Amino acid sequence: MSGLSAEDRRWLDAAVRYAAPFAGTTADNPAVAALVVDPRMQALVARAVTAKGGRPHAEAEAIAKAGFEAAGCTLYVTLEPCHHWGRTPPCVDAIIRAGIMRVVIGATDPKSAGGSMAQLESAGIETVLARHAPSQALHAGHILRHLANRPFVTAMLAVSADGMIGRQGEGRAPVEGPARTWIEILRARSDAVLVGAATARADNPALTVTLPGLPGRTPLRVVLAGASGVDRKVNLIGGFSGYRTVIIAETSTSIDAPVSVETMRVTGKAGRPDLAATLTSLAERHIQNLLVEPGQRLAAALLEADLVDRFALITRAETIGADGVPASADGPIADVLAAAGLVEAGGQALGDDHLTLYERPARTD
Ligand SMILES: NC(=O)C1=CN([C@@H]2O[C@H](COP(=O)(O)OP(=O)(O)OC[C@H]3O[C@@H](n4cnc5c(N)ncnc54)[C@H](OP(=O)(O)O)[C@@H]3O)[C@@H](O)[C@H]2O)C=CC1
Ligand SMILES: Nc1c(N[C@@H]2O[C@H](COP(=O)(O)O)[C@@H](O)[C@H]2O)[nH]c(=O)[nH]c1=O
Ligand SMILES: [Zn+2]
Repeated sequence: MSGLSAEDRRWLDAAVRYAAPFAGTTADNPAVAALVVDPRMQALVARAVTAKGGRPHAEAEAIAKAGFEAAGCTLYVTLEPCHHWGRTPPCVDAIIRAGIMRVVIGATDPKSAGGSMAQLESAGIETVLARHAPSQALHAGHILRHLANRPFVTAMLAVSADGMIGRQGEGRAPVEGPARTWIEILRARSDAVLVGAATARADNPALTVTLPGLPGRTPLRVVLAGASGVDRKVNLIGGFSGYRTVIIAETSTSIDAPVSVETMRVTGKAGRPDLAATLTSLAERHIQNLLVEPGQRLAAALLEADLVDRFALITRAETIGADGVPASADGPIADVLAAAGLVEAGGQALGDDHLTLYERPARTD
């Protein structure tokens, strides 16, 4: 292994930017990007992302596109290449055969655990492990799924300027404009989106992605049932949208739903699924990135169980006032997030609204 140059860092940054929009399309595999670069010209020869559904892998595809031009090139790849025979041949073999001279890796893959780097080096290929934070963030879901048997969890909540998630008895106040677009992009890049049964009942959401250019990007929709089960009449359960819904219910809860809706059973207490067991069951279903759109109670329960990796708080310009439902029963939401160990990690204006991202200080890799 040797050092990382400024050019290396730029190529890895570019690889992450290229892969990011494909998140949500590659399960059960991570969305890896591979760039074949001519090091003398600093020119891109070929690039690829893991294909829809997870195969072919990015490296094999980029090398195939580069053809004979791959010889002597540097391969930038966001995740350590595989060296196992899975449902595709090992990418390490393709890299060695193509005559790649140098491989720069953004993040280690817990499934390979450095084994691929050793193989590349023993074939005489200079191999650099960058520990590149954007690559690690891109693959956090894949990494957590293999290290902790759960997906990366993003919780998203929209609050009014006075910290309310909606009006008593009226459900959530609608989010429109650029904030709505941002939420739909986040949904499209997730493998599943989850709401509590109470939210499914109160808001009757469809949880679809309606943005032009992103047809078919609605993720698996998940309803977390409580002791009173689910309401068959709501869009997510009884509506016909062509998109799939899964209900997660505690082992003994009675669920009344059409056969087109699958019910997954997990252990729990008092008719409520245990949240850690819920996440494990989703990881086993190949969910790497889970978006939760919680109400007050589910947000509190997830934070209490230490199961939120990233919290997206959209603060809207309007105020709701005295008949509002606060985001948290335990005081200002920013204080609750800080108490849960999440720190502010960035933000941006979304039209008249504002997005603040809170993250758990890095715990992967
Ligand atoms: N502004 C925003 O961004 C959003 C606002 N909302 C608003 O929030 C309100 C609903 O919030 P709230 O009533 O707090 O319900 P939530 O939807 O936050 O979550 C609670 C639901 O999940 C079920 N559940 C199952 N297992 C668990 C568990 N282990 N821990 C916690 N809950 C579990 C509960 O069942 P049980 O009933 O048995 O407890 C209940 O149905 C709605 O009015 C909606 O408009 C909702 C989403 C986003
Ligand atoms: N998507 C991706 C990789 N994903 C790795 O390969 C594993 C799946 O292998 P398989 O079942 O054969 O598809 C997956 O769990 C992850 O470790 N590897 C790569 O070299 N490049 C890729 O683009
Ligand atoms: Zn591979």
